[in-house]
Amino acid sequence: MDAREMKIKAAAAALEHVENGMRLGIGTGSTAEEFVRLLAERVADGLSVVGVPTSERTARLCLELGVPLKSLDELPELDLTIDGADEVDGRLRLIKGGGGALLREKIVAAASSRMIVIADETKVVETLGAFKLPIEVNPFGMVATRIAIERVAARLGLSGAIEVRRSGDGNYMTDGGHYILDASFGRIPDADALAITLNAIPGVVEHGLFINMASIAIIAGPAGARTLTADT
Ligand SMILES: O=C[C@H](O)[C@H](O)[C@H](O)COP(=O)(O)O
Repeated sequence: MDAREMKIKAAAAALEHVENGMRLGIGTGSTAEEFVRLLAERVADGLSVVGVPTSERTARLCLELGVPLKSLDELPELDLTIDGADEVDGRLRLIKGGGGALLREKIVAAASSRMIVIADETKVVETLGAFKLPIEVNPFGMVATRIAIERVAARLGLSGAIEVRRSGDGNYMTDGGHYILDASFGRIPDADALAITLNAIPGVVEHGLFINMASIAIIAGPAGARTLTADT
C-alpha cells in the first residue's frame, strides 16, 4: 500500500463518523484532501452536510467537487472537524502547519465538538519535534519575535535553527497574511510548556502544537486503519 492509499484508508474510516446534517470543519493538506474527495462522493449521493474550510486551498477543492460550504462566522459551532497532522504522539498531541494552515485549522478545531485526526503511520511519533514546528508570526517585528522565541526555547532546553518559511522569491504568506517560522527543535520533551510559552510572546499569532484538541486519531498503515485515543 503506498502513501496515498494509506491516506485514503484513513479518510474513509473518518467518513464513517460523518452523519447527515453535520456541520463539519474540513482540514487542509494531502490527507484532508482525500477526505474531501470521499465526502464529495457521499454528498453527490445525497448526504447533507455543510463544511467550514480551514484554508483557501481546501475551500477551492470543496467548491470544485460540490461540497457545500459556509464561513465560520455563518456557522460558528461545529459538530466535527476532520484534519491531517504532521506528527501525532501517544497523547494525541499534534504538530500541524506543514501546509501553512495552522491558524485557521486551530480556530476551526476549537469551534468543533470533536476533532478527528487522519494520518498514515509515518506521522506517529514517541516525542514531537522531528518535524519542524511551524510558528505563525506577524510580519511586523518578525526578527524580534524570532529572538524572543529562541530565548524562551532555550529556557526549555530547546535549540535549533528557526527559519522563515520561503515560497518562490519571497516569504511564504499564510491565508491570514502572516509569516511562518519553522523551528528545528528535533525533540520537544515538554510540548505543553512550549505551547503555553509561545502563546505568551507578542508577535506569535499561533503555533502548530495542538494540545488537547484531537478526540481520536485514525492511523492508516499497510495492514489497515486503527484508531488511537489518548494513551492507548
Ligand atoms: O497546514 C497544514 C496542515 O496542518 C496539514 O494537515 C498537515 O501539514 C498534514 O498535511 P498532509 O496530510 O499533507 O501530510
